[in-house]
Parts: sequence; C-alpha cells; structure tokens
Amino acid sequence: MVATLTKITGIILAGGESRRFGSPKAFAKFNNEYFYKHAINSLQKNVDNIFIVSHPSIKARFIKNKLVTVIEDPQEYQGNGPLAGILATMSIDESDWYVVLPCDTPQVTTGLIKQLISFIDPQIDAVVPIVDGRAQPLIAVYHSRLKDHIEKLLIEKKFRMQDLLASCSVLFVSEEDLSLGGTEFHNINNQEEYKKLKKDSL
Ligand SMILES: Nc1nc2c(ncn2[C@@H]2O[C@H](COP(=O)(O)OP(=O)(O)OP(=O)(O)O)[C@@H](O)[C@H]2O)c(=O)[nH]1
Repeated sequence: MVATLTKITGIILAGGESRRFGSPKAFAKFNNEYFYKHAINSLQKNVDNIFIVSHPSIKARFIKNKLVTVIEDPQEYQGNGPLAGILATMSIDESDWYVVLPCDTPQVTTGLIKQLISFIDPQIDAVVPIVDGRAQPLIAVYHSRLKDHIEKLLIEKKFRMQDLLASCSVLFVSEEDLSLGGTEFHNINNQEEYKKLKKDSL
C-alpha cells in the first residue's frame, strides 16, 4: 500500500500469444517462481491491488487472492495487444494511476516500481522509462484519465503503445533518473533468451 491517498493499481499483461517462446510465458519459471509471480512480487508492496489480464485459455491457471484478480481482454479487442488489457482494467477498477508490467520480465524489482511511482505528477498522463535509447511503455505508469482516450484509439484500430505515447503527455525517465541493476527490463521472447537468463543467473 502506498503512503498517500492516491490509489494505484498494478496491471500484469499476460494476454499475448507467446508464439516465439512456444508456451505461455507467464508460466515459465525463473528462480523457482513463475514469471508472472515475479511481476506480482515487484508490484505488491507498491500498489493497492493487482489485475492480471490474460486470455480464456490460460486464465484458470493463475493463482488469485485478496490482492490479485484475473480478468480477460475485452472480447472485441482480444489479440490486439496491450492497450486492450489496460482498458479492461481501467474499466472495472477505479484507481488514480495504473502501473503496467508485462509477464515476461522476471528480473523486474520492487525498487524499480517504487522509483517509477515516485515520478507521478498530476500534470502528466504517463511515466515511461527510456532504456538503451528505447521507450519502455510496457513497464510504465498511466493515469486513469487516459481510459477514454485508450478506448478511442482501439475503436480507431490504433493498437500500438506508440499510438498512446504520441498522443498524451508523457514524462520520459532516463536510465540516469532510475538507479538500475541492469537487468530489470530484460524481456524473454524465445527459448534462446530463456536459456541465457537461466545460465546467467547460476
Ligand atoms: N492482455 C494482453 N496482453 C498482451 C497482449 N499482447 C501481448 N500482451 C502481453 O504483452 C507482453 C509483451 O508481449 P510480446 O512478447 O510482445 O507478445 P507475445 O504475444 O506474448 O509473444 P509473441 O507471440 O512471441 O509475439 C507480454 O506480457 C504479453 O503477455 C494482448 O493482446 N492482451
């Protein structure tokens, strides 16, 4: 729970197809924990509640509890990418801010999420890190006022996170602004990257 009256919800995106990986990435293991569990661990001390947004075929496999709810993408946008998952959560949960995480960055930390939240400012719509010169919109914080805008983008078939970033007020934070361990943003797309992750952690 955060120490202010601002309500913050975590969104774990787990509705992708994992085609390159070959099986649902949320249930790959790192350090004896499912990938999605690492996302929960990094969020739980920083947010008031957590939504996992997944698809019907794997929804039942996630462990739910008082903090964690599992939902699906809106049917009309299933398979259209992360924006639908963010909208699904904003539509049923009333928070001020939403911390978004993918389910395939098992090295994400509580400290990183805490730092991202520390940049929240009522004047902006989103806090998005820039790592290795690239914006990281799937490990970022979004204000609830973006809900109608995200819905409009989806109706217009603008499904890319970039479409959102280009049309709202974003505070981009650099690697220098964040004290990083270096691996927090590493996402796992295929078996080769997964093997390397496990090897490097030995
Ligand atoms: N809720 C939701 N999450 C998604 C969707 N598409 C991707 N994600 C999530 O976004 C993150 C990054 O996804 P990607 O690795 O780009 O895509 P993927 O579909 O999981 O994998 P590939 O099929 O190999 O492209 C992962 O956590 C996915 O589960 C979607 O349509 N809905």
